[in-house]
Amino acid sequence: MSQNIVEPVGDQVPLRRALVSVYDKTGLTELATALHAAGVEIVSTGSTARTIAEAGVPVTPVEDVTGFPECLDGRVKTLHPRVHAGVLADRRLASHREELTELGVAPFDLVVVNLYPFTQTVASGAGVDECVEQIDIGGPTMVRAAAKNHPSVAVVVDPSRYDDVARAAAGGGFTLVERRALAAQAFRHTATYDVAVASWMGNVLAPDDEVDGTATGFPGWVGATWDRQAVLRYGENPHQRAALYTSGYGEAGLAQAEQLHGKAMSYNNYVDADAAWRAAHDHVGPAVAVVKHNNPCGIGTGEDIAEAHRKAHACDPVSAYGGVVAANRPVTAAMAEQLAPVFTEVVLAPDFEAAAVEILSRKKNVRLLRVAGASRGAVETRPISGGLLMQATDRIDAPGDDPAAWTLAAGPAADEATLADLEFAWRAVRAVKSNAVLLARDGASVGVGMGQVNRVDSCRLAVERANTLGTPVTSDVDAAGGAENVAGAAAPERARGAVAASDAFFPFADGLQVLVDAGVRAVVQPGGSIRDEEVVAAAEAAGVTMYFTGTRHFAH
Ligand SMILES: NC(=O)c1ncn([C@@H]2O[C@H](COP(=O)(O)O)[C@@H](O)[C@H]2O)c1NC=O
Repeated sequence: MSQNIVEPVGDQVPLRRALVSVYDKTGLTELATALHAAGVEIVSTGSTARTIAEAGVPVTPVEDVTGFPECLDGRVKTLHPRVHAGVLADRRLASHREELTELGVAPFDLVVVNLYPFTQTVASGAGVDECVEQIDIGGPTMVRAAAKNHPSVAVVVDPSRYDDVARAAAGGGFTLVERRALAAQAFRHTATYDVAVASWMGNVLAPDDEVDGTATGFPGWVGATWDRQAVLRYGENPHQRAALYTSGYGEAGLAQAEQLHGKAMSYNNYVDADAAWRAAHDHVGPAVAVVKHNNPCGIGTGEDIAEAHRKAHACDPVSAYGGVVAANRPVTAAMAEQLAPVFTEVVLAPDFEAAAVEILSRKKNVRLLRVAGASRGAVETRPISGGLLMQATDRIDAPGDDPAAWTLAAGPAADEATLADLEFAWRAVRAVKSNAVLLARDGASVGVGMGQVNRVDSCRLAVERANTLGTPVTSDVDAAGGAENVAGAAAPERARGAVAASDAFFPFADGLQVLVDAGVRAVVQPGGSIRDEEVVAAAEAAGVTMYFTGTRHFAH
């Protein structure tokens, strides 16, 4: 820009003329009344003008400005140079001011617009034509024009800002700083709107996910917008800054949790809480998962949530110290009594009995979260250097997740109770970072071998932890001053007689042999190794039952 621009910072632009065009009429009459009282002339479209007039406030129909009727069922109302010259003239420039005078166009100081409800129309299941009709054209055009021209114009897209408008109208106008903030908000608004339209077009109207003639479910373009919910104290480590964002789409989940008690959530709290939440919801009946460092140190199911917690905690009370505990049922007073003595970072559940909140709140730091939903969306993403990986969300609903579809590969068929334990182990092992091996009995994990770079080490770890870590659930770990105080106490040989699940096939018989030697009596695994025969032979030789699921649940 070559011409001289005088832009005093903090400069207010008095509000003399406003362009108001809103689909959502919330607060409109109050706004119009306040603008009129402050001496602001109001120009308005169709039903916005009618609403204002019905409230007894003077309003100029936009047709009187354009000299052109609204037409094509409202597709053209404000798309006119007499409107847009008035919005876009940079009044810091003498040339623009002179041009407006020559053209006989009066400038606007304020633009108040909200857009057709495109997203809501799509969500209502409306047909294509109705959705297309709800793509606002004139609104975003005004919003973008006014936002671009924020040195001269204030733009408001959210009825919650009308009180600010009323104050500004009566007080000499918005400052430059305020107009900049309003402009940023306005561009966010239209960007979010356009992402919704573009996503719908690419997914529904003109799907472009085909590769070599096959629909992939992955459109050629993916857009997302995120709103900051909270700035966190720090990230995974204290030298990393961190924040929580939400998208506004999809069902509410952990990110929208209601915190009932305790310190602010940290980055690692969120990571572990998310893992625990998913693990607890992989089971149909009452279930509890205790998570540390993104891995379960115990998962338990039971007749009620207190029993599920008791069993989850008993798997590895040492590691449960400082853990995150997720329950897939409301936390009862009984569960709270058990949990209260254990130093716990976060407890999350669909709800809490009032007595449970009272009991757990005696510790001032423990975070209690009421979480509304457990839906995870259709895809999972992971950033990599220079890009983003996207995959269909792993769910525990594949054909191979149903024991009725399993193949008996070795040993005698499992009785009902053993099969139930195998199903529990299979559902639980997918919460464990790969290579994952999980030992279980009576609907609870008793030994978890997580995150090893070969499967035989995961088997060794699962067995070793099963045979060394079990202690009574009511140990007052917190009061005892730390995990070390209970390590090694009362260690039953829990691998003997347990069942095992492996998240992926055994590439060799060695891992299975570790389990067999420890007394594991039944195993479930995907199968599919080129050495399945060797693995099956080892199970047969030991009289160990082995099922193949045909489905794998890696979690890297
Ligand atoms: N086409 C246009 O010129 C146009 N100008 C404004 N609108 C929208 O019309 C709505 C307001 O219309 P009404 O005042 O008739 O209720 C607003 O949501 C505004 O974004 C338009 N409609 C859609 O594109």
